[in-house]
Amino acid sequence: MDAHVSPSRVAGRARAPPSKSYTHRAILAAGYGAGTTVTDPLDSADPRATGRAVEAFGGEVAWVGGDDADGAQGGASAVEVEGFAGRPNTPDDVIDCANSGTTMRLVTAAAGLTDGLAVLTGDESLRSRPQGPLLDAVAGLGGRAESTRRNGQAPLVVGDAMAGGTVAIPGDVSSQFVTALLMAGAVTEEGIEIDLETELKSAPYVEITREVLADFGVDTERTGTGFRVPGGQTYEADEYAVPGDFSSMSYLLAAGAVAAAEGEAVVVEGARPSAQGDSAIVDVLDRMGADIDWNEDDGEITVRGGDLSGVEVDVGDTPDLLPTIAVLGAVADGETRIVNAEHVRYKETDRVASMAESLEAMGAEVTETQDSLTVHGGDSELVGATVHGRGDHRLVMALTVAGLVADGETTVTGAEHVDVSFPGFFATMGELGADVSVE
Ligand SMILES: O=C(O)C1=C[C@@H](OP(=O)(O)O)[C@@H](O)[C@H](O)C1
Ligand SMILES: C=C(OP(=O)(O)O)C(=O)O
Repeated sequence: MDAHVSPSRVAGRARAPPSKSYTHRAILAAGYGAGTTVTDPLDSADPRATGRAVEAFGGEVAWVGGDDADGAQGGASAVEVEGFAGRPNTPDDVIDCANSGTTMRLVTAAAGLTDGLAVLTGDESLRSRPQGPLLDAVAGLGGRAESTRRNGQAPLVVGDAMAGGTVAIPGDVSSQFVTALLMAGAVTEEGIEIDLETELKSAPYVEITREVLADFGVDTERTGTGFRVPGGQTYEADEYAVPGDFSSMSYLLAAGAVAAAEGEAVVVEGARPSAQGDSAIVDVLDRMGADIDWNEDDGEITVRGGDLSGVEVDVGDTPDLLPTIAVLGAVADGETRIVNAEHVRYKETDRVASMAESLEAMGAEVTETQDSLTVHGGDSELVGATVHGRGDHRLVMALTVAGLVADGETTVTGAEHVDVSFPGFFATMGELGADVSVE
């Protein structure tokens, strides 16, 4: 499916979808527990994959309410989870994590608790992402964890009831390894202590985990060298409400900053403060010179256009913002340097290289190093082109925003992949006035 975007102006109110990160954690935490209703979940492909994994471990997961009362994907207003109460069963079948790195990492550690063995796989993108340090950790904690191809990538075979203990892992590949071990560690006998061998990237995501676990009554601690979770704990919450997703909001806010109609604004609702590092998009836009205001009490962010100028942004904590910031940099005057970005290469695609290639195709000048992307904005207008979404939801959404201000039509391929994190993205953009059609 392609998205065709023509130059257009946007204005009006929009609500960002619920947080993908919180939804994954809430569904799995509910699975580790006995029973929880997760309200206002993100009903999209990735959290659905986590829900299927909870079922594979013996839980029951029902997506209810919303437009599809029959439970089909899209628009559920709650997920009712009956958990496996701290003891995941050995699955009857392979667990397909689809395109979701969060699912694969969090489920790998859960699978490490089963008495038998679980087999985890995913789509081609997911089967190319790094899992090695987490496999080593599960094995070091007394479980069995192997890559079938012995290349540190899925398919994975994991199980043999890990007992817990102390483990050292690198922090600069994926914070999801830490999240996975904290969530599983709470129900091990011994608990798990994680010593980070290298600096932790994407650190706010571990704080999201700790916040969700605390809401389920599970204690975690920071230590001098990492994190610790005591064993023998019980997950418990009757109800859990998911907040709005700041990574998804970033596209709506960027659209407002580059293409708000004269004298009008884009107002994004559902923006209550939480542990999400990606709320840094508000500060980035402010530093670039956008007219932006966040009313934290009302959970509303208002953005009007402005003359944007290039800034330096460290995405060590906020990898998912890179595509959005790269597009903003292509529109801004001067240089936008996105630094500390090596881990952004380990996502659904190598997003540093993919964004460099796509923005170049649209006429921008970019310079790439292993851990940075510099966009030399301003000198030339963006021009419409056919750019490839590469099966990556964030590329599709960021490039659609670029298309709003490019000269001529922009075609973004693979538009259907927005279903991973923001199924209503194109409808929302259309409601804001974007001239975009999907076919
Ligand atoms: O734990 C999470 O919910 C996530 C952590 C981040 O990944 P890494 O920790 O692999 O950087 C982020 O990029 C991903 O979209 C979601
Ligand atoms: C990288 C992402 O997610 P995951 O790691 O869960 O695939 C993302 O949503 O940008």
